Amino acid sequence: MELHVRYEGDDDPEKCTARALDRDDRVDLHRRPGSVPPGIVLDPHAEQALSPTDADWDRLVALDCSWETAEREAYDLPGERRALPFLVAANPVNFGHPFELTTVEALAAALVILGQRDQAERVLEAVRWGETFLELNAEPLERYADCADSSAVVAVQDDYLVD
Ligand SMILES: C[S@@+](CC[C@H](N)C(=O)[O-])C[C@H]1O[C@@H](n2cnc3c(N)ncnc32)[C@H](O)[C@@H]1O
Repeated sequence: MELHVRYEGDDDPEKCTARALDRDDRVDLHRRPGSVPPGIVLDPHAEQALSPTDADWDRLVALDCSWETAEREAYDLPGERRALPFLVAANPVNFGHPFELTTVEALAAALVILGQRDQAERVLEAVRWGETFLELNAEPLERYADCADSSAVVAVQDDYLVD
């Protein structure tokens, strides 16, 4: 799977996981929106949840920006927008928080759901807490990767959401 990141450059460069991925040559980093090719755009505002049926695409796109600027319009990139279902962050800044993942966590989660577990593990090697992300989310990731479609992913997600 090709991995692309639209890089806004408005977040702390010391903690930026997209830069860590770029340093290790694990993604194509795009500093201009016009150069991002069409793919599955990982967008937390998207109506539809990512599911294994999206595996027809051969390209994933994340937007690396600060959460303060991660508004709906910022994800206006070519391709199909998909939200990731309930998963928790393992990065030291947001450890244990649901839904707001770093770029490396989001790409790795998407790869597992799309059946590309080996590539997910390689991507997570870019950060020292990468293995922890897969351990923390082992059960939901396995269940999402087994789903027939997006509605099934949302039904599984409901098991993890408490009122
Ligand atoms: C807002 S940026 C924050 C990046 C952070 N500065 C870093 O160093 O990784 C994280 C990106 O990962 C993807 N992402 C994170 N959580 C997501 C979710 N729940 N659904 C879809 N995409 C998500 C999106 O592309 C989002 O823009």
